This record gives sequence, C-alpha cells and structure tokens, in this order.
Amino acid sequence: MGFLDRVQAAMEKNNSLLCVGLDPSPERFPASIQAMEKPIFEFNKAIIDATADLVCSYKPQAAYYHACGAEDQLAMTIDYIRTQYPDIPVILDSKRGDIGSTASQYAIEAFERYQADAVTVNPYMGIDTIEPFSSYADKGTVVLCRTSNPGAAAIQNLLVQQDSSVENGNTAMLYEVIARMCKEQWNGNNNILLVVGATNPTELKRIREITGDMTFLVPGLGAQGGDVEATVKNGLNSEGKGIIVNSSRGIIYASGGDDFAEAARNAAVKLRDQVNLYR
Ligand SMILES: O=c1ccn([C@@H]2O[C@H](COP(=O)(O)O)[C@@H](O)[C@H]2O)c(=O)[nH]1
Repeated sequence: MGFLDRVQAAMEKNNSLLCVGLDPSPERFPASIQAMEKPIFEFNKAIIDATADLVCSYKPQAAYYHACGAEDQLAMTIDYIRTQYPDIPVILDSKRGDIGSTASQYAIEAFERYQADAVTVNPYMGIDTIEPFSSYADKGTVVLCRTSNPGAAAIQNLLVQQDSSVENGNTAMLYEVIARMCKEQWNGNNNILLVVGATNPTELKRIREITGDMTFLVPGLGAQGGDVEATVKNGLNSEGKGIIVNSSRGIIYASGGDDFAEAARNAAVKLRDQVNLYR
C-alpha cells in the first residue's frame, strides 16, 4: 500500500487528521526522563503510546536528533512506531534538497536507513532534486509550497513569470507556480504532497484551488498560532479529505512535568476533536 493510502486508512481508523510532531528538546523533559540512558527515545515512546489511537501519522523533525547526535534514537523511534503501531505512517521532516546524485543519498537515508514512509523536501533546486525521492513510488514526497514561518512571504509570494517565453503577463506567485508544477508535472507516481502552513489561510485556499484533491501537510497550529477553523475549511478537498494537520510543541510539551504523556494525550484529543468539528 502506498503512503497516501496508508495515511488515509489511519485517518479513517482513528477518525483523525492529526499528525503529532516528535521534536524532542531534552532540556524540556521532566528530570525523571532526562536521567534515562536514551531520554529522547523514552520521551517519544511515552508520547507515542499515549497518542497512537488519536493520530493519522507521526512527524519526527530530523534537526532535533542531528543537533545532539541522537540519530540512533531517531532510528529507534521510527522502528518503535513501525513495529508497535504498524498502521501509523511516519513522515521524516528533514527538508532535503540537493543535486540529483546527493538527493539520491538523502532518499536512501530517509527511506532505507530510517524506513520513513514519507519525507519533506525543498523544491528550490528543481525537479531533478525531487525525483530521487518520488521515484520511491510507495513512499510520500512532501514538497515545501507555502511554509508557515514569518519570512516565507518575502520569497514564496514573489510574483514570477510562469512562462519564460512570455515577456509580460502570465505572472503568478512563486508558491502558486510550485503548487501547479507539483500537480501537473511532478506527480507522475501520485505520491507528491505539499507543505502548506496553517498560518496562511488565504494561500491555503488558493493552493487547494490549484491542486484539486492533492494532500497537504499543514503545520503551524498550536505554538505558531494558526486558526483551526480556517485551516480545515480552506484546506479540505471536495471529498472532505486531503489535509494532515500537524502540531508538535503544543502537544508534546502540554505539560513539563511527569504527567507529560497524559497531558499530551489530552492536548491531542482536544486538537483532533476541534479539527473534526469543522470537517
Ligand atoms: O512550513 C513549515 C514546515 C515545517 N514545519 C515544521 O513543523 C513543526 C511545527 O512545530 P510546532 O511546534 O507545532 O510549531 C516543526 O517541526 C517545523 O520544523 C513548520 O513549522 N512549518
């Protein structure tokens, strides 16, 4: 089964569009977890066990593991999800992008070394840097389109000429061009998804218009302040599907105490139910 079918099955099984982000900062763990031999894995394991019936996917952000030399605990975390909760796909958020030969190595890292089900990629260098990922037909390739961060508009909302043979007119914003390319040119294996931030409901609506039924990974709720109602109403496709809604810090740090897993569960229930209210 391909990534999109797997994530859809998890959405239906758990009645949830929620993707919990596993962005572990050990200094925010309770002392009891910090004292353990593999604190990041133990923290993640507790969060996963507390939320696995509430989510459609998990999204570990690679930087949090690389920054402290904890690649082994990233591998352990993904392996734990794969073995204990095989119905829940894993999106590795590493935002890779490089020339084709190097991108191939990044694809091997994501899909063969870590056994992730999908990976985030940066489209700035073009289709030859995306293909090494999307050629894994049963895996998901999640392309940055309109990101959630404050500085995104200065680049992604730039007006550009869509057709280099046309001198005037035929302009669109860069994120619209990326969305259209993903839809019309890059999606031959039907396994491309787009990252669209919840902090930009207008752009979310526009990208939905351009891309029809494609699936979006939507970060930016919770800690970044995105609005749940606007995200769901502007993001869903005509079949009432097509968004994977991510929250990381808002769930995993709902409490900094020993009750962190229980608090994460409560926060996940709350966000899942808020999202479902507007479906
Ligand atoms: O546009 C983007 C793309 C990726 N992210 C990532 O999602 C999570 C969001 O974390 P929160 O704690 O819920 O804010 C994080 O891993 C980012 O690297 C994003 O925020 N925006």
